[in-house]
Amino acid sequence: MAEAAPKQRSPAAPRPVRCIVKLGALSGCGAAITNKGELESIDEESLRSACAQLRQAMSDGTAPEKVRGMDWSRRPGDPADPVVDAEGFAGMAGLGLDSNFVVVHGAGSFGHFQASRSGVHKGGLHSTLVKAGFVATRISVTSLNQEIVRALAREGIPSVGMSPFACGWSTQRRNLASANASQIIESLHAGFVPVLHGDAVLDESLDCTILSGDVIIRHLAQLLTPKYVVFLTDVHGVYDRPPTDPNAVLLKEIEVDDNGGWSIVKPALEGNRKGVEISVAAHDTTGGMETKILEAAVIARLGVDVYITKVDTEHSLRALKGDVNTSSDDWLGTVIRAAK
Ligand SMILES: Nc1ncnc2c1ncn2[C@@H]1O[C@H](COP(=O)(O)OP(=O)(O)OP(=O)(O)O)[C@@H](O)[C@H]1O
Ligand SMILES: C=C(C)CCOP(=O)(O)O
Repeated sequence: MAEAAPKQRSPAAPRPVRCIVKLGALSGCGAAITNKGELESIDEESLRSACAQLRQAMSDGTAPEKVRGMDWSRRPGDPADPVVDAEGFAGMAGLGLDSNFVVVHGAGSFGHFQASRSGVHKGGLHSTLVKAGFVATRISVTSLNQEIVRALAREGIPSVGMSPFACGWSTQRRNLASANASQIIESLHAGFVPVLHGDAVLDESLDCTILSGDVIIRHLAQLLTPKYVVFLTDVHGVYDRPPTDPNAVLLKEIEVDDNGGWSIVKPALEGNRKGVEISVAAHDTTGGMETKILEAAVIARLGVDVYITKVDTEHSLRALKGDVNTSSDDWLGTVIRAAK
């Protein structure tokens, strides 16, 4: 059945969004922003590096070298009040950042555990377990959202957290049914970087479900038509089979045709190796890499190039800058684009 178009009440975007980026949250090998297998554990170094790269990608060449942090709250255990560089900010003509980016993050070791243990993704709010799981999932993902907003703010990026559930987003049989983006667009217009996340939401048929960050990215791409979309994750891109297999081959370029069919352009694979085999972790409530590829294909059909690569590498910095050339071999990642 065709997906019903989400109801909109969205003003026109003021200027083109440069990039929508997904900060993949799950790390199997210490390279995404949360640690796999360790409940609610952030990989601080990867998160810091991802935020520093975002700042570099946004810099318009006039940004001061000294980063002026915007996280002025006190953390438990901090000995002193935070430093508020009020004079420094007052003396700046602007932030020196082309901050027309939207950041979306997944749940990683936050949220998926609570959702899968209680079955929030399958719906049924009459069950007290599902109701409790909905609450627990939202506590978990919104706390990760706050940590990511703070990490971006520490890099001087004017980030503001936005939760799909709190913005009234809902689904119909897991497809987006209502997704008003006016607050996101107005925030961009005001010079903020909206930071959204995969969330537990109400569903018109199932009562509730889990909305993946990958689906949010697709919806925002349809609405805002950014110059490019970047998915940062814990592997170098899409492989022809799960990357845990030592024979897995990185697919560097995938083309999507007008009917949504896709073909592997680079590398040229032999006869029976033309598909993609995907594994999804047992606790993953949103379909993992499979969902990412399906949503990326929809985005590519809009004429928007999609880059999937590993967080905290030289390749992620190039992707965030939109500086990817598939004809050179020194970029490691997958480009998904519309067939010419
Ligand atoms: N064929 C494949 N190619 C690439 N990755 C694959 C493949 N099959 C399975 N995977 C797994 O998919 C995972 C990445 O997808 P996933 O959706 O979990 O990432 P994420 O967006 O970083 O996480 P999250 O959605 O929690 O934020 C990798 O850890 C990888 O092992
Ligand atoms: C609340 C949850 C589990 C959000 C899931 O979002 P994703 O990790 O982007 O698929």
